[in-house]
Amino acid sequence: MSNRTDDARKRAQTARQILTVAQMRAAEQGLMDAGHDVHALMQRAGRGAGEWVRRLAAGRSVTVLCGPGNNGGDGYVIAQYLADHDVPVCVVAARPPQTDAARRARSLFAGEVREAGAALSQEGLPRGGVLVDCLFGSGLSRPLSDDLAALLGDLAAHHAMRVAVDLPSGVDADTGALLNEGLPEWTLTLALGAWKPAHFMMPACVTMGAVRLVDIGVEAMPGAAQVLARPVIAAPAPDAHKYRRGLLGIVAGAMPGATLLSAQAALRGGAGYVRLLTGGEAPSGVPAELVVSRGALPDLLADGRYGALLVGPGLGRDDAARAKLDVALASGLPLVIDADALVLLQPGLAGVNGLATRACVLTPHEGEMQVLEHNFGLSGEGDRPARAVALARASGAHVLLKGPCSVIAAPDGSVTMGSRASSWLSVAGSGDVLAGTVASRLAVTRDAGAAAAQALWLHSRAAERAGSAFTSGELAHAIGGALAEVLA
Ligand SMILES: NC(=O)C1=CN([C@@H]2O[C@H](COP(=O)(O)OP(=O)(O)OC[C@H]3O[C@@H](n4cnc5c(N)ncnc54)[C@H](OP(=O)(O)O)[C@@H]3O)[C@@H](O)[C@H]2O)[C@H](O)CC1
Ligand SMILES: [K+]
Repeated sequence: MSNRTDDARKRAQTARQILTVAQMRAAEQGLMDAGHDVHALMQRAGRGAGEWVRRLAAGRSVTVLCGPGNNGGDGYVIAQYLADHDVPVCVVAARPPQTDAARRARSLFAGEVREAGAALSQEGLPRGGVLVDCLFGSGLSRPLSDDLAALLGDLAAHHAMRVAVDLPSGVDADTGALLNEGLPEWTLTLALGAWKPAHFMMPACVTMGAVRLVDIGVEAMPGAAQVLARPVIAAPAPDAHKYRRGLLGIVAGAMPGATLLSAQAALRGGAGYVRLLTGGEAPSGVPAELVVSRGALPDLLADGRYGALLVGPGLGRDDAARAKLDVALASGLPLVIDADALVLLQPGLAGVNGLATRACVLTPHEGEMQVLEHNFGLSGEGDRPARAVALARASGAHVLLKGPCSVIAAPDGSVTMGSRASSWLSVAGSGDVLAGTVASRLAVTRDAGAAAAQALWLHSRAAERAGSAFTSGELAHAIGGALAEVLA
């Protein structure tokens, strides 16, 4: 029983790993060393993908476009699987197979193959229900030539649904770059064996439609990035009280709107008690549930019961803001640093060296990220996961790099990638809601990695629950419902 549970946990973990082309090759080698051969892996991958296509086709005809490599080989296996299940299928061979495994897969396909090229007229190109793209996968090394791009575009335009196998042809697996202009949009993309970075990176990920993983038994690779998991959040303990549940302090600044928005989210993110820490008058519009503590920040923080602090939303960038950031850094408390505070953060500030010894999350968007990279003397080179890792290593904090595909990097170099989030999140105040949610989870968990991951998921789910054209206030209100979905 426990072995079975262990196995299930292991498979769930490997189902979340994201492998670069080099890591995928190493994983494939691992399977070879364990006695599998490419033919067997291709059969497994092709049949798994074929089952998805069979269901999607629901009796309609299928065209499989096959390229020269093993992605093309998968295509012949898919075609044979469909034929075996009485689905009308035709293969278009864009190039003859070039690998042993692909040649063997083709030889085992008993159905019709039309060779692309001058002899195949426009009229000879099949039209039908579902196009399956097995032109290129992770082995794509350059843009598609004009003839291949035209063939792919023509077939895509003449099929109602389009399935990309492993990756859409024309997509760079490691970076998510589109190597050609005008590439088709896909209904479904089936990742084979493991996710690739492109499945979670712009601009490729928005062309892929729904994405699903086909398991072929790839083992866990050390150091692999992980897909953001749906969290499991425990309800408060039976004997919990507001302080034990988590007291969060939110440092108020010059612009109360952003601070209050982050507080609205924090109140719904699980913390037992949220206090607005202000040196002056309470801003207008403070909800009754938000306790306002007035006084000098060092005095207010002398209360030893804080679980976490949030500094940044609405803070401003003047000397008063700088002084508050200094106090927050000096407090040694678990910390979320967002917005203006990110721009003020400098490696030379007292307390910055201590970020590695406490739970701390930085939540920059792209513009703030560039300022941080400049301030921390980082090159800013590489893709977003690599840049987030560089900042996490340099600062000692977890970095939640926001965007359509957000990335979380830990100071130890580990990376978690979020799935594409609702484009309605591009609304003013959305970042304040995220920061408040991270801070709330940090006050509860005191764990920067867990808080960032839970909050990113909750924020994305809250957007789905809020629907379309929501305000950031409505988004903050939806955090509670998202949390209720993932209670243990
Ligand atoms: N990794 C696994 O465990 C499994 C992977 N499977 C599938 O295999 C592909 C990767 O297969 P691979 O053969 O490495 O790559 P591709 O099929 O994508 O194609 C590579 C060949 O295409 C040539 N190439 C690359 N770019 C172009 C281009 N723009 N135009 C023309 N030709 C191109 C390349 O030649 P080079 O000139 O670059 O040397 C190769 O000949 C993976 O995506 C999965 O679908 C298995 O089936 C299961 C196990
Ligand atoms: K493909």
